[in-house]
Amino acid sequence: MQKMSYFSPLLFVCLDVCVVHVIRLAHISPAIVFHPFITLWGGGLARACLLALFTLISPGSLLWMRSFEGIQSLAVLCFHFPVFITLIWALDQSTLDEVWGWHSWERVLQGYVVTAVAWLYWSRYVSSLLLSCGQYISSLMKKAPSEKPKEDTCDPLKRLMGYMRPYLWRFVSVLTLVILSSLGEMAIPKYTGRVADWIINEETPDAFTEAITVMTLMTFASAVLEFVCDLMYTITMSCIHTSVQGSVFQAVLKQEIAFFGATSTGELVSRVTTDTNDMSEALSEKLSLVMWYTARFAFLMFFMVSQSWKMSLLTCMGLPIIWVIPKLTGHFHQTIAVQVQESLAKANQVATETFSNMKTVRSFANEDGETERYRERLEDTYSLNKKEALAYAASTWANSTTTLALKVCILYYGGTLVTRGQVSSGNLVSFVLYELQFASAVEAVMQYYPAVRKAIGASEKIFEYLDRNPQLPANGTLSPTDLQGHIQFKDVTFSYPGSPVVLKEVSLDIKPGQVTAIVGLNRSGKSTCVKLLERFYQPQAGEILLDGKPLTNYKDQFLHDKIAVVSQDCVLFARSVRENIKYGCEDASDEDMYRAAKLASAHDFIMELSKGYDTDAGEKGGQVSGGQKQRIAIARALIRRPKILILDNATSDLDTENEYQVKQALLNPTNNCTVLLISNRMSVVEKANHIFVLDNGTLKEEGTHDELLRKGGLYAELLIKQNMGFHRQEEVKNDAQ
Ligand SMILES: Nc1ncnc2c1ncn2[C@@H]1O[C@H](COP(=O)(O)OP(=O)(O)OP(=O)(O)O)[C@@H](O)[C@H]1O
Repeated sequence: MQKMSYFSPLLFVCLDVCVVHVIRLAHISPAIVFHPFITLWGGGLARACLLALFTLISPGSLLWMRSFEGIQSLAVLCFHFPVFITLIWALDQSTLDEVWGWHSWERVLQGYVVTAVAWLYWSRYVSSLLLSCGQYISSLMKKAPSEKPKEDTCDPLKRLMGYMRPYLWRFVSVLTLVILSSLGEMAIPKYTGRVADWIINEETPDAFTEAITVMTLMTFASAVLEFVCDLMYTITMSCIHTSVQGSVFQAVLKQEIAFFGATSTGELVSRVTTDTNDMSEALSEKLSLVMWYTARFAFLMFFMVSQSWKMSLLTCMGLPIIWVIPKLTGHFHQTIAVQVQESLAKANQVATETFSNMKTVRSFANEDGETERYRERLEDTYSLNKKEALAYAASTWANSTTTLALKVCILYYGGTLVTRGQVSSGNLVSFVLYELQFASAVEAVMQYYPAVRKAIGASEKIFEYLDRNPQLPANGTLSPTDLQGHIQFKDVTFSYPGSPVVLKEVSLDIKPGQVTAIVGLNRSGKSTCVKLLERFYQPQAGEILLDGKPLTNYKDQFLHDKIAVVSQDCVLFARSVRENIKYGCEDASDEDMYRAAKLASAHDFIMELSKGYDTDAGEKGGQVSGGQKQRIAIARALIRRPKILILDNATSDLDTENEYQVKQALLNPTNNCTVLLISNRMSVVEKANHIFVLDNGTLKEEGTHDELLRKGGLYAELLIKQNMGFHRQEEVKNDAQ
């Protein structure tokens, strides 16, 4: 089978020659008289079908021939003559020679050359232009029904277009302006040709004036249109950028808490800012250049063909050749440049090693030896430098020579056509001017188009977040007005993603309107209970009930309104104290704010700040002390009049006086609020109505302070340890005094 594949291209060519010969016989046969265009197109179609059939069913045909590129090349081979002849017919040129000669031996050979040149184009530009659609179609063709659908490569493009849709009319206007402005740019070559004709033929002076006037007006109009177009495009793209960036930010905020644990803040910020910026910059700049140069390319092509299709063909056939040669020499130059870098790095290594071990070098008196080693390395670099210089000169020379050679060929061929009277001198001048722009337009499109594709590809990363479904339970429906605040943990087992079990079948009954404390050694799982109550995570087993109903049945917003959590590592935003206290509760009145601040023992110190409640809390609350930050955070929790208040080590930064005041206010039974205290400080929890003691994720004991002390278990142990620690600290203090 493998061997067969080597013969397959040969068989393909043989079959093609036979098919073309049969078409030729049919064409010249007096028995079958068709219109030449029917033979042209019908023959092309029959040729394409037979060759495609052979390629697809022949077991030994090469993989490339069956690929999208292979099918494209086959289409070029079979249809370039019908398209080309129809085009020159549409341009009112004589088609007699072509219509009757396209199936001759020379033309068939020429067809293969054109296909090879076209393939060079495909592989550099057009294939990447159609890649998205091509891959989509070929994936559809290849895909077995049971296969998992592959990721749609057109998807980011479609998504981007979704964002562009609201600005559709602006894009239509931009495209129209691009087309009109590019058309205006064609004036200079066209009318320069006219002027040349006028000079040679010495026509009426009016023709000269007319040519100059039209050229000036069109060029000016083109410049104005370009200005308007650039302005409109850039503004539209920045609107789209803002909209995409806003959506990505919103999508990220909707993710579950575990997602933020698994993704670094740097990565998130980079997606929201850098990636979207890069994408929109590339799309604003590069896409606009691609549009401009594509429009120029199309007009230049049209005008070149209308001046002389033969010279246009020569240009198109020459361009890939002038790209391939500098690419090859450039590749050689690059390879040597890398070798030079490596050799320099080796020389540097010798220098670094010597300088950093100078004492050893000196003690062995090996300065000359090291100098010799360094020189040897530099010698290597020098000989590579010579090669690099040669490669660079060869690459530059090849570049300019091939470009020059193409121009000379065009001029020579154009001159021949002028002497034969097939092209006027003015047309030749125009053509040469068009050709100058054409090569750079094609080069620019090829250069910028991959950057646009890359930007579209990069947008996939951004859309990844937009498409990500947060791993959250569906939002519940309950939002009762008479919430009691009775919390029950029933055999709750939980582990963080990818971590060992943190809570093992924990059952807690937190009575409404009471103060309950959870204590335990560090890392025993206390804060995890709070995170589960906040629905940041879901337990793997067991359930959490609120007033007898599963926590998941409650509305998200309702829960976050009714359960307020103040933790030790509370964060203030770089906004005013007022905005921090009213955070998420912007409609609250100032009276509510003062009440909450007073309850949190924060009002007095806030009033003493330079601008009172309008003082900026600074980056992460950096303008206020740790204790003040905690009191503002407590006020922020109290402003929404929560039914359940959770203090997760929240008063640890307060001094004794403030802690006393805050506790008095928070633990006041008249608040009619369920209070859950998480703390390691026994002095804080001893007043609680009920205490749970956690040890390594399991509930060890529960009861009141006195009951637990009497029991003499872990709680009593913790209390003794803490008291001993306290006394030791006192002793150390006394000794120091
Ligand atoms: N986001 C997380 N991802 C993975 N593991 C975590 C996460 N948060 C906490 N843990 C782990 O869960 C265990 C219990 O932590 P938790 O914070 O609930 O204990 P704690 O009793 O509140 O401790 P402390 O008193 O020190 O705050 C610890 O081993 C901790 O490392």
